[in-house]
Amino acid sequence: MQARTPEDSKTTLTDLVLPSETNPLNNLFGGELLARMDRAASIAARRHSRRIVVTASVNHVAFNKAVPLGSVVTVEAKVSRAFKSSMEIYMDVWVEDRESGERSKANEAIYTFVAVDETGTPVAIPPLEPETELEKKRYEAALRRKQLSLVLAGKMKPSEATELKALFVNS
Ligand SMILES: CC(=O)SCCNC(=O)CCNC(=O)[C@H](O)C(C)(C)COP(=O)(O)OP(=O)(O)OC[C@H]1O[C@@H](n2cnc3c(N)ncnc32)[C@H](O)[C@@H]1OP(=O)(O)O
Repeated sequence: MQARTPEDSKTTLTDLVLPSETNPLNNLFGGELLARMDRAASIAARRHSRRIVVTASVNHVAFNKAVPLGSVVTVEAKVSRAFKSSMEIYMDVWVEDRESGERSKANEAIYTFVAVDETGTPVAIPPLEPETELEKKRYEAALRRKQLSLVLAGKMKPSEATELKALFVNS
């Protein structure tokens, strides 16, 4: 299968924060942002694999900065590493200042998607070739994050998580 780059899967979703999507402090409701990120990640995973994709895991999300009502929010998603049937999707979330138009980073998130056939069985996907320094850094760390996710899900024994162990032994 021919390799694809993170840029091939790049997906950008820009939308407003409406009153129905806010919490009592008039900031974007966390679940709404999770849903927007799930949609962006799902499109990125589909662009990479060109298959049906399902969310397997939300690996990391941190709400570092509140996003006020009326903000313009952009979610940028790219596949950061492809394994056999699973893909890590790395997302950067930006908020645009109304007056200056400048974008500031509000959040980062990492989701795992799996490509499946019509019966829901995992299928092989093309490899990923990172190009930029940031893409290479995210690619390198993705195996460690996959192992952590599998250990937390009870799908891998900690003793088999070689990359995770190396992190502690070598630091
Ligand atoms: C409640 C909701 O709304 S869920 C949201 C929508 N998502 C869904 O409906 C998905 C439901 N889940 C599923 O269909 C299945 O669990 C699947 C397809 C995700 C995985 O199926 P499994 O039978 O576990 O398949 P299998 O063990 O072969 O794993 C497939 C791949 O997923 C990876 N994987 C499975 N679980 C995880 C996890 N928690 N974290 C990271 N990777 C995972 C495996 O490592 C494997 O990767 P690889 O092929 O690249 O090496």
